[in-house]
Amino acid sequence: MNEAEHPGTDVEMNYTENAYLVNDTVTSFAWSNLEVIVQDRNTRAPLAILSNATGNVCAGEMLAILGPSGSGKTTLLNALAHRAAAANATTTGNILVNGHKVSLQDMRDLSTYVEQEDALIGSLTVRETVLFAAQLSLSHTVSRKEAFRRVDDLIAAFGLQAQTQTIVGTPIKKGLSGGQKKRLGVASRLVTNPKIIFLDEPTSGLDAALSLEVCTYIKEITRKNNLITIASIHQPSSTTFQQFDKLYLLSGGQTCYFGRVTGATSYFSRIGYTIPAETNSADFFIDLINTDLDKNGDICRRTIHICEAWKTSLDSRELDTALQKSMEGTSSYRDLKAPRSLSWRTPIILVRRSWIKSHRDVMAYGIRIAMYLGLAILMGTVFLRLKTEQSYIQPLINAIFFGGAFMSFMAVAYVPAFLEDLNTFRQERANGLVTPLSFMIANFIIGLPFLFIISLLFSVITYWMSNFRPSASAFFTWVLWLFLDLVAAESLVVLVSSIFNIFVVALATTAFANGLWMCVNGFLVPMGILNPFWKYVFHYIDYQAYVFQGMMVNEFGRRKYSCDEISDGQYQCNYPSDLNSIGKIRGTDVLRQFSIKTGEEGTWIGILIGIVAGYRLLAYIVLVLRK
Ligand SMILES: Nc1ncnc2c1ncn2[C@@H]1O[C@H](COP(=O)(O)OP(=O)(O)OP(=O)(O)O)[C@@H](O)[C@H]1O
Repeated sequence: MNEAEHPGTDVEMNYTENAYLVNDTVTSFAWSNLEVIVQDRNTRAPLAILSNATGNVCAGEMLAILGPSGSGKTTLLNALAHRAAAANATTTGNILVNGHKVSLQDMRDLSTYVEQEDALIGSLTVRETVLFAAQLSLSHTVSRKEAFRRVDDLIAAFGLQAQTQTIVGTPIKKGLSGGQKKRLGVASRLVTNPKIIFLDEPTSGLDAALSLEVCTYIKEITRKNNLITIASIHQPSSTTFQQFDKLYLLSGGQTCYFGRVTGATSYFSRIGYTIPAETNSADFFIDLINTDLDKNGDICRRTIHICEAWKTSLDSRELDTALQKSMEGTSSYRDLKAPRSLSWRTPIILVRRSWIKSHRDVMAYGIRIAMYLGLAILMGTVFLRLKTEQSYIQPLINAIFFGGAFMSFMAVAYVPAFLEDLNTFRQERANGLVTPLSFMIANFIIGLPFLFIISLLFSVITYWMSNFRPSASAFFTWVLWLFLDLVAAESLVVLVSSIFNIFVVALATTAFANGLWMCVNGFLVPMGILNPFWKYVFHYIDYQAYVFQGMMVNEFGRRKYSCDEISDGQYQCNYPSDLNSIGKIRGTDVLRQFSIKTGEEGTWIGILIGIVAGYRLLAYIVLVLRK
């Protein structure tokens, strides 16, 4: 058995090395009269989903927020962490650290929040995960040596030494177990040495043994480092429940009990609900107040009684007194503010992290490269060895359209990878580690080499197989257009997915937008006859239009094509040209049919760069507005 299977011993073993984690300044965290009001989904009237919540946790203690599904556990946890408690919610009440009211920024500096669905990156190893968390969060004043020491200490403290070089796990390659992932999620958040840890259902998806293992680690770290841990928890086993010091029992947003876990059984006995022998106390409390199971109104009446009993109880009054005492506290928490990482370094760190992800995660990039290579072979073999004869002019134009428009259409394959990155960003942003600007810069930079490689690979295969204008400069000009095309298409994905975070919606919207750009890019209906609405509203902002025009000029700007010879010296030419009499068609005469001018490539490149910048800027604004 490895150390991961001996939670207690492992934490014991490493405790002395975790001195930086020790909290010696935040002595208490308290809240009083917290209320969260939302607009009712059905009636639109104000609805309190959390009422009069009051409680306190001292350094070294671990609090469990327990209640049936929908009782308000996440709402309370979010409100305590100074996060949006629910959609469009108004939160009122006091949140105090050492008796002082705290602001959002102070809470960010003092605490960390581990979400239920942790945003671990599957292709990173355990050590890389904690290391990147350290780099993103630690100030440059923390030396590299110290940062590495913290990383290794945390990995050891959470019993993950044996897995240091193991990847978290991707759909293709298995990595850590569920319990190890949860421990890693918490460990990577502790690198900033927070004083208060919020955990949203840390045991969700784990069986009883793994839940106990995770809670044991967290408990030990909380106790030995004098931290404050607050976790919402769902159906804990008896042993897991006993890891907690305090219990906040909720039903319908109302407090049913707050106090020591060890005192809960006797409290409920006193108000008339004695726990039967050999019953899991957590299950017993939840069953008492779970109105979902109510058939005849008994549980509802009982819950009302329990909530009322709490309001008038001695324990509740004692809590108020304790809270008053805590508000008289004099020690300040302000001097704790940990300096954070410099923002200009953040994009570089994110790029490095994405780089590891991109070359390790087959799902993120490998599959897309394979798809583009498949498309290249498809196109190269369908449009095989086209000739400079007039009957090949239309297939050449079709190949140009396919090369540009269809390639950008396939950028929809980037939607899942971007949404995954967006989820990681959302959580890291909420913990104050990453800003929209650094995320956007890093996302743009990391995409460029990848898109260039795709453009090059695709072109190497198709350009020569299809026999486009054979010159090195024409080849690289084609690569440039394809590259700009893909950068614009990926920027569109970034914008649409930032607006619509739901996979199917983002996918459908991007596909629709690209379908629209295909229709108005000047190939299906030449610009000269495209109806004014589509032309003036959409054509000029269509990135595919400039790519199509650029590729057309690249092929037809300097090439001549032969007409069909019907008899000796007599030619039949499909495109009017001053060279028809000698059986030739100038490429520029083909361009004229599509109302495409030559010599404007520089302007088109400028417009394309402008469109890319526009998409990225809009995506950035969306992220800034979406707090
Ligand atoms: N706009 C709204 N209108 C009506 N009810 C709402 C609204 N917003 C939130 N709620 C309700 O508030 C309650 C609290 O939700 P919350 O997510 O905090 O519960 P929970 O105890 O964490 O649930 P779970 O264990 O299922 O995650 C839920 O019953 C939810 O339906």
